[in-house]
Amino acid sequence: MNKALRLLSERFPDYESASTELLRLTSILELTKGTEVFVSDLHGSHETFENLIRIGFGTIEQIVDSTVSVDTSAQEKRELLSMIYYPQDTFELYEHRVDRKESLTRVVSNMLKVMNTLLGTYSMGRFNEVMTSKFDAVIWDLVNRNATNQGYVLSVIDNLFALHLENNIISDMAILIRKLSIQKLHVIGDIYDRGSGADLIVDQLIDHQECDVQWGNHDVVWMGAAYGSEACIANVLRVSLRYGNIGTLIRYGIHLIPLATFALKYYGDDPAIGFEPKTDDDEAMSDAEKDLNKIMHKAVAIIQFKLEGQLIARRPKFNMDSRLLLDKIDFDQNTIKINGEIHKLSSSFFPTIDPEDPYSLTHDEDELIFRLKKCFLESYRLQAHANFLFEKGGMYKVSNNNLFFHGCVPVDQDGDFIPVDLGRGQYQGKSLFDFLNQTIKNAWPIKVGENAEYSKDLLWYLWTGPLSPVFGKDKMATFERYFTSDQLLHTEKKNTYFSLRENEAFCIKLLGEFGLNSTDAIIINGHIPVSVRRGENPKKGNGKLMVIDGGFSKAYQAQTGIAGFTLIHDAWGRQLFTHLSHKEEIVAQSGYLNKFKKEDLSRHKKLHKVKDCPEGEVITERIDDLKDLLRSYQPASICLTSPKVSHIQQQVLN
Ligand SMILES: O=P(O)(O)OC[C@H]1O[C@](O)(COP(=O)(O)O)[C@@H](O)[C@@H]1O
Ligand SMILES: [Mn+2]
Repeated sequence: MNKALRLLSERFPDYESASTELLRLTSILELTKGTEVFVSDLHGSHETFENLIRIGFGTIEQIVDSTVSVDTSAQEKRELLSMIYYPQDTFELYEHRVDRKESLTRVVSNMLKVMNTLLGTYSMGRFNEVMTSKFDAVIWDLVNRNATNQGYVLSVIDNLFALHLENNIISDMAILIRKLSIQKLHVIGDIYDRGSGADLIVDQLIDHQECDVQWGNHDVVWMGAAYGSEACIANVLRVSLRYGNIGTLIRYGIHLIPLATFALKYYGDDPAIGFEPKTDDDEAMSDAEKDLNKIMHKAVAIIQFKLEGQLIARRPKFNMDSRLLLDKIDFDQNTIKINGEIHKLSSSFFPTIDPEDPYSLTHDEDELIFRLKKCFLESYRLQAHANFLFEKGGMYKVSNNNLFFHGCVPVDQDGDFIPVDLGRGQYQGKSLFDFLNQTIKNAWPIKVGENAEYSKDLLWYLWTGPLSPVFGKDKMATFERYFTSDQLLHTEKKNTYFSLRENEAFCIKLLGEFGLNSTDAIIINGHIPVSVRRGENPKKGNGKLMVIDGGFSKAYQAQTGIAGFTLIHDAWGRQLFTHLSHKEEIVAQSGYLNKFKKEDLSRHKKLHKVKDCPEGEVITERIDDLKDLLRSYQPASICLTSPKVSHIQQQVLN
């Protein structure tokens, strides 16, 4: 018995357990391919996200269309969709109808049909994981008997009405349909920052039965903060204050009074021009609150530049000396020298910077950051969310011929992979992703020692380093944007990857690097908003690469002109959904309104089963291994079985 087989035999030590597993896997191959949903750049827009989860990212409408009978009117279909998406709001539509009972019975019956269609993509084991209602047994019974025994189903529904449980069961069925509609949810980074509800989104992701997150730069910086990186902590505080959004910090229990007290003490008289919160809701803060927000924002920005300076000095291999700017300030002239040129600074008020030692924290700054760090490390909720991101997250993933990662693969002008040495060996292309992935994942749960310190700094590098695949720009011009007015200094130059990906041959080369050679394979990225308004296309490299950052973040919707993209990969192929609206427009008095556009990216001639997909190939390999194992068990079991059974065994094993 070879090593692989021996390992398998530890999990399946006898003929019975191995053959049960073989049967389970064989039946999965016959299932319809489940729906995979790809989203990116959610940026704290939890209301938009909640809405998209409720509408199954647009897929539930498709299933309803293909499932309910042709004589269902458009109005009835809209009401059914409303009921699945927002049952509590939709019950009101039925409250005073004379035919309430008949209408709701039809709703239940249609929901059962929808569930039945969705079940075609689930094994029993997976289906059980999704079920969480106290009505599970009733729902399961109804789904199974709906096609064959209508009399039975109607009598159960009748009883539910008699017990006044119809609304409860409908809501639970709606939840189940919503869950079943998205078999795998892939988030391609940037859950955090800009909007105020990132933590609420993570709650939803944790709740989903199969969700993975490919880290974005705005996620790694929060992971770094949760890990206790002071530079990351300063960054997440600064960005939260920049957007006047402290909801996530508050729900994480990050205590901001020490920062407010510090800011009042040192910056109380500073107009802090340039530190106004970028909020789209003028009512959200009073003028006094905005003033306080401004000085807290500036105070933490200065602390950030100091901590980053210290980090850059202790990690020479990060090669970021060009970001050391505080020591280039002439405090007498109020200027800064960048790339040999002198620029005027917009503020001359730096009460905590010692010109002789600009990167050292003052005693009060040191104490402040110590207290803040304690909050980040002791926040149970933040740590639980970080745990999810470290465990379910990664630098990239391959699933059914989709290769997805947030930003870029760093390349030079010719499209060759740049060798990157961050102090732990040189890596490029896929090996760079694997190195980063392993180093970050191995660091969790929080450890002490040099490896942990390195990982902490690496998380910060990933947020802002020029060769970070999740950032991919030559610099983050934060200091320049706050303190200088020269637009040229504000420019962040993107890695060549972002222009080369327009080229099909380049995309094919990348896919090959990650082991994807099928003509069906594509890359999916987020990170750079696609401005549909300006005529930009999310499709790059002749369809070999899709960029799905469409502006879930309200802050970016004016730029993109839409409310986000989702890419759906189901049994029929891939589709791009362009979302145009939010909840208010969806639940109107008349029920559901269609507010997204769909575009086929690829369409199979026939419905794909699991066995037709790459995931099926993996399962088939596992089945072959199990067959080998069963052969090794066979002699003992044959003498225990009748000739008839061993004949069946022989068929399965062939
Ligand atoms: O104006 P803001 O929101 O501070 O964001 C600007 C910063 O965000 C970044 O664009 C990074 O965020 P994204 O990953 O969302 O692009 C930086 O390159 C830039 O300095
Ligand atoms: Mn990003």
